[in-house]
Amino acid sequence: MKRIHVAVGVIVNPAKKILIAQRPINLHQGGKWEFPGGKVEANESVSQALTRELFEEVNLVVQSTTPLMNISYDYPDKNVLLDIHWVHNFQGLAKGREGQPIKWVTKEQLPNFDFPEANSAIVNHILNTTL
Ligand SMILES: Nc1nc2c([nH]c(=O)n2[C@H]2C[C@H](O)[C@@H](COP(=O)(O)OP(=O)(O)OP(=O)(O)O)O2)c(=O)[nH]1
Ligand SMILES: [Mg+2]
Repeated sequence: MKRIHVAVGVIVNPAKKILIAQRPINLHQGGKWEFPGGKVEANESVSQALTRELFEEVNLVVQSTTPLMNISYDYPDKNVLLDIHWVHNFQGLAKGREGQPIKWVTKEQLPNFDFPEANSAIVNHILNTTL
């Protein structure tokens, strides 16, 4: 199966809260919470994809990012490569531009949300990081 390359942002605000969004029910892994992001398109760098997706999905203008981790994960119906980056520097007010619910949560709250299986390693990494 083809592997989908996905740019993902763990967005941290000055209050050390992290932005999560709920995936629309009709999409792959629908209804689960996620870190905003989406597919890297042809002729686009990961950083360009991340900047584009975070504006399209949650209205934020990314100023800089740093790598967090990469996760290759095989779902029964889809293989993904998640290319995950910290986003501490951004402008704008977060809103779900595609009508999706969004929330700013503390890292300690993350385990209370239902994320896709591939996200366990990301959540563990965040829990072990001083924000
Ligand atoms: N954005 C995001 N995607 C994730 C996470 N965890 C995880 O397994 N995924 C998977 C779900 C999807 O199969 C894939 C992301 O693709 P997507 O459907 O959001 O892509 P996209 O935003 O470009 O959407 P579209 O153009 O297809 O509508 O990665 C996560 O934390 N954030
Ligand atoms: Mg997306």
